[in-house]
Amino acid sequence: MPQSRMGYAETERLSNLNLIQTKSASLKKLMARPENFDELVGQSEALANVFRRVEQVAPMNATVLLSGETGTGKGVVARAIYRCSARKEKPMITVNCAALPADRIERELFGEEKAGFTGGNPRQIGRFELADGGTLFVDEIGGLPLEMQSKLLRVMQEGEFERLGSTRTIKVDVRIIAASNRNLTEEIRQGSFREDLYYRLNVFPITLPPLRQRKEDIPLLVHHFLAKFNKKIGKQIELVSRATLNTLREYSWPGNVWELESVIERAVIISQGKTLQVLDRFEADRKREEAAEQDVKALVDLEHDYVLQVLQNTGWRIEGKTGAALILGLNPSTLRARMRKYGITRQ
Ligand SMILES: Nc1ncnc2c1ncn2[C@@H]1O[C@H](COP(=O)(O)OP(=O)(O)OP(=O)(O)O)[C@@H](O)[C@H]1O
Repeated sequence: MPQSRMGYAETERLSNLNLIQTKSASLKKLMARPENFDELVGQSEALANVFRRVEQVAPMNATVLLSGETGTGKGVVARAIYRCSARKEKPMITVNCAALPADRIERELFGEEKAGFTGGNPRQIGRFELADGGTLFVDEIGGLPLEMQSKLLRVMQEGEFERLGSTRTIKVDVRIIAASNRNLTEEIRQGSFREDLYYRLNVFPITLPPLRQRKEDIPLLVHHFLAKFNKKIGKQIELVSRATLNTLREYSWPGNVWELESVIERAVIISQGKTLQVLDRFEADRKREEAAEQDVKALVDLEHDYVLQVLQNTGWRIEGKTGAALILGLNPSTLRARMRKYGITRQ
């Protein structure tokens, strides 16, 4: 049996005991994986695919494009790729394009030389030079201004650039790992991302699945963060009730692993004794989500009733000037589709 399947069965068995023993040796064994993947916790098939992709590409010098919603682990995967690569003895330098103001990005990436500068250091070394021989992790690449995109494309194609304020060409050998939580193809359509750069970056894409699509990873992640925050905060919480686990599984985690991590951190802070207590704010978020689902349901019911009423008022006429479609502001074909969706048939 593959290890990932074995892992899932074991976690289920443990959770069936109602309480997860967070110090359980078997759980610890389940979390064992190649040393370089230490930071990446999970046993779902979706994550196993990510591990496979990482193992395939890491030893190559190929550019990697990581995509996925915020908090899905793009930074963690970038580090795993770096640690499994032939460049692991050289530095991995990170630049977050969304965190830097547009006018500073160029200086940060390519460095600067100030002509005639007298005080202080006239030269700033950019991150491309710092990463020479190693790896540059370009996070939130969608935030890179268009003119910087052209400059990045040139370094990727020719391995050269000039520092700001200088005409001297500098050659570098840098492996690029880029990440984006924006849909870059949509950005291309809107004219804010260069198509040629996208194709250069998209040599080996890896997509990180959102947590709501791999809820089977939640128990292991809870265990992982519990251990982390027990150590950090100096607590000894060892048990997670099945009810708490179910609560955590039911939520949709829009902030993905980031959000789970901070929920567990807050829970560790407030919990007394040995059992983890999930806190009020998380409950509030979850209840808001449930309420929103109910609102959507209520809206659907309202629309059903309204469509039915208009159809009855128009004597079930759909098309034409006195037809229901015109009154409802819909195309007749859309109205027919809605009727099918709501199961409305002529009475
Ligand atoms: N599979 C995982 N196992 C353990 N921890 C994880 C995993 N995925 C993410 N994390 C943790 O969740 C947090 C968010 O991860 P990370 O910063 O890599 O996400 P991201 O996709 O780069 O987010 P953003 O797009 O917001 O930068 C980090 O603290 C990271 O350690």
